[in-house]
Amino acid sequence: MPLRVGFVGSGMMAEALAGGFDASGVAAFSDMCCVDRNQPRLDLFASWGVTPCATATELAKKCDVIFIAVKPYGVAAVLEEMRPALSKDTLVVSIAAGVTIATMEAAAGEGVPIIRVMPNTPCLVKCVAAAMSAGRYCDQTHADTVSTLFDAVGKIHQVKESLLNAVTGVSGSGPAYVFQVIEAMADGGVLAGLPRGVAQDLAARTVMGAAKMVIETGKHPGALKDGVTSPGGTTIAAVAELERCGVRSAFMRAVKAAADRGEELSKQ
Ligand SMILES: NC(=O)C1=CN([C@@H]2O[C@H](COP(=O)(O)OP(=O)(O)OC[C@H]3O[C@@H](n4cnc5c(N)ncnc54)[C@H](O)[C@@H]3O)[C@@H](O)[C@H]2O)C=CC1
Ligand SMILES: O=C(O)[C@@H]1CCC=N1
Repeated sequence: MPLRVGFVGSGMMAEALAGGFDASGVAAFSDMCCVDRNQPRLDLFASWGVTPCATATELAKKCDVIFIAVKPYGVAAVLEEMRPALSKDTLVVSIAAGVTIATMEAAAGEGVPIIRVMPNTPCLVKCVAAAMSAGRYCDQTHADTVSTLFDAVGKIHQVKESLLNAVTGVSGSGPAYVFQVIEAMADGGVLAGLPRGVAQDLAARTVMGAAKMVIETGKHPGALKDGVTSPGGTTIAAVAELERCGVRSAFMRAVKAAADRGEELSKQ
């Protein structure tokens, strides 16, 4: 029996999840349902073969796993609306930044298994970096279901719920920082005379290749950096400039700012 996956909220992150799951074969568009307030989003999902539902309650009745993919401030209201259709047999997976499992369990009702996941948009290209934490009504089967979905499109870590805002700071929001880096490196290439398309492709492939080296060699990023840095060469000239601009401090502060914002959302 194929896994029936539903999306309440069919925005950017739901698109990345649905697209990645279908491309990996772990769940097919034809076994997915979606709900959204915005008709063009439903039309887009329907064009891939995802079944649109009129209400979240209707979707809950049709699906084994229900992703809550609305903005954080809308999560509790959606769960309250769906409450009559939720039970111990409906696995709810929230991807909302900051919204605690306790808040969601209170809205969904007693006994409803809820898992909080922080994914990221590279799920679309089967390269997700995610983390999860399970609620009190979950058993190993629920955790395994979510792990199976996400490990098919990248990697999911299990963490304490209190660490999920830190995860948001590193990987949930992280693609935006890296897109900025790629854009800036491409701009630098254009400044040095390269055509835009060549500069952008080189920058993006450099980020991808460096990331693969960290993951596949298991070496410390500092050691890999040393391997590029010839004495008196070009790289150390660039690295010294990045240090002068405080690049490492800027990234650490950026990650902490996103994590702090997640904490603020948890208190709202
Ligand atoms: N965009 C990202 O990179 C990531 C987003 N998230 C989380 O995913 C969630 C969704 O974010 P995005 O996809 O970026 O937002 P989005 O704005 O693209 O999508 C949200 C969708 O929900 C719909 N919606 C709002 N209220 C609704 C309701 N009551 N019933 C049905 N549909 C409703 C909206 O029309 C919209 O299409 C957020 O909670 C965010 O924290 C988590 C990780 C990464
Ligand atoms: O910006 C946000 O709030 C969401 C959560 C992580 C990525 N995007």
